Amino acid sequence: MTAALQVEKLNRSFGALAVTRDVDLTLERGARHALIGPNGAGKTTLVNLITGVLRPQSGRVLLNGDDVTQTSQAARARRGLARTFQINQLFRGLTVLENLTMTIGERDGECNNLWRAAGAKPSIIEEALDHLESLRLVDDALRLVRELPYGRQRLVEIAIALAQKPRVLLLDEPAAGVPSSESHLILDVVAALDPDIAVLIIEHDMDVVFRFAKEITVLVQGAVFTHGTPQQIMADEQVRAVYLGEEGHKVAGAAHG
Ligand SMILES: Nc1ncnc2c1ncn2[C@@H]1O[C@H](COP(=O)(O)OP(=O)(O)OP(=O)(O)O)[C@@H](O)[C@H]1O
Repeated sequence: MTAALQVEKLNRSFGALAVTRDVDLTLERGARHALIGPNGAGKTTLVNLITGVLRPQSGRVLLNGDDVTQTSQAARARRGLARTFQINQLFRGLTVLENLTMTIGERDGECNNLWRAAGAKPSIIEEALDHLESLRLVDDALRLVRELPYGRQRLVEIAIALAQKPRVLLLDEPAAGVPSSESHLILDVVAALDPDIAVLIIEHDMDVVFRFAKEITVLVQGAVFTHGTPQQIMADEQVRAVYLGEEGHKVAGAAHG
């Protein structure tokens, strides 16, 4: 089976600092994969390399078997790659519905007059409402994004990513900054994502990771430290050491596996 996303021997440095080192990562269709690692391990850089924000010095990124390493972010989005960001990127002065109709219009190459929901085609508004309904956001459709509680803003972001009809979805700390009273909303949505979509989640909260992921890749100092099932990762003394900070510096420098 062709992988939904394949990362092969990816390398990226900033000056003398090697931030991504020979990283391999494969997401099959429907994968539930978590990327974890200490602060500064290179998780966001890896996501930026996958989405095309950054170019690697060497290595390849393949979407559904096609090499997209040299293509733009937009081209990768058209091939089914969507992401959410650590800090939300919504149009806060527009309504939730307008944010969605703009995304769908852009996806379908119908940007004219879709700036406001009022100018959107009925079919686009209908689809936008369907997405909002599936995330239980319909009641907020006509509210300005900036008026929503932060947790619901993060949900709108996920709705926008899903409106792109992705095959591969990258979730960069979807619950970061969300008060615990609201975080269950996000976790429920993440747990209920379409089983055909391959999902890579970057998350610091280990409860979320162990609840969601079927596979975990641990990144340390830019390199894959280990990879395995949640049970394997949980039982791995060296991973525990990295997280508990016990001799983490030694472990981080050691070759593993
Ligand atoms: N544009 C850049 N120029 C120089 N150094 C950078 C750049 N982007 C990231 N770095 C460095 O690369 C390393 C990895 O950063 P990155 O943000 O990818 O880590 P991370 O694992 O996502 O961290 P966190 O969990 O704190 O978000 C850090 O040392 C960071 O300072």
